[in-house]
Amino acid sequence: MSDQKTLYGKITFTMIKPGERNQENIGPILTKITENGFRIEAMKLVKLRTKQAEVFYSHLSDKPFYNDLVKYMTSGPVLAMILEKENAVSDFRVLIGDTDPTKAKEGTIRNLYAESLQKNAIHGSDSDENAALEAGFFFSTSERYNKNGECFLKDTWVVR
Ligand SMILES: Nc1ncnc2c1ncn2[C@@H]1O[C@H](COP(=O)(O)OP(=O)(O)OP(=O)(O)O)[C@@H](O)[C@H]1O
Repeated sequence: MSDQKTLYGKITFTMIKPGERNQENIGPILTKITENGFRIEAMKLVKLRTKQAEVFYSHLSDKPFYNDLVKYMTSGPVLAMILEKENAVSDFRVLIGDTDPTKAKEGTIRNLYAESLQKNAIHGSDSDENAALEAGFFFSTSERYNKNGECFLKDTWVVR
C-alpha cells in the first residue's frame, strides 16, 4: 500500500454536488467510480458554509455565475471523497466528462446524471496540487488514514 508521500499524485478529490437528483443517484455514481478502479480513501456527507464555498470556488469569483454557484453548492449536503488510483486526476476527469453535460461523452457521469451546466452532478480536481489542497480543505488529519493506519497527504499540503 502506498505511503503518505507516494499517495501524492495518486489521489483526486471529488464531491457529489447537492440536489435531490444527485442524492438519489449516489449509489449508481459510487458504483461507477469503484467499477472504474478508484478506491475510496475518505468519504463524508457535509453541508458547506457560504464562506467555505466562496473559498473553494474563489478562482471563479470574477465569473457571472459565481454567486449562483456558491448558493447552489450551499443548498444541501455534498458527498466529499478522496479517491486513489494511478493517474487519479486525469482518469477521473475522463470518467466525469465535460463540465457542460451536453458536451460530455456518452457513459460519463455528467452525461448520465447531470441536470444542467451548474448542477452537473460531480466535481473532480483538475491537478495533483489542487487534489491535495482540496482533500486537505475537506478532511482533517484524523480523517486521512489508509487501511494500514498510515496518515496520507502531509500536513504541509493542507489548507485550513
Ligand atoms: N457557464 C456556467 N454557468 C453556470 N455554472 C457554471 C458555468 N461554468 C461552470 N459552472 C459551474 O461551476 C463549476 C466549476 O466550473 P469549472 O470551470 O471549474 O469547471 P470544472 O472544473 O469542470 O468543474 P468542477 O470544478 O466542478 O469539477 C462547474 O462544475 C459548474 O457547476
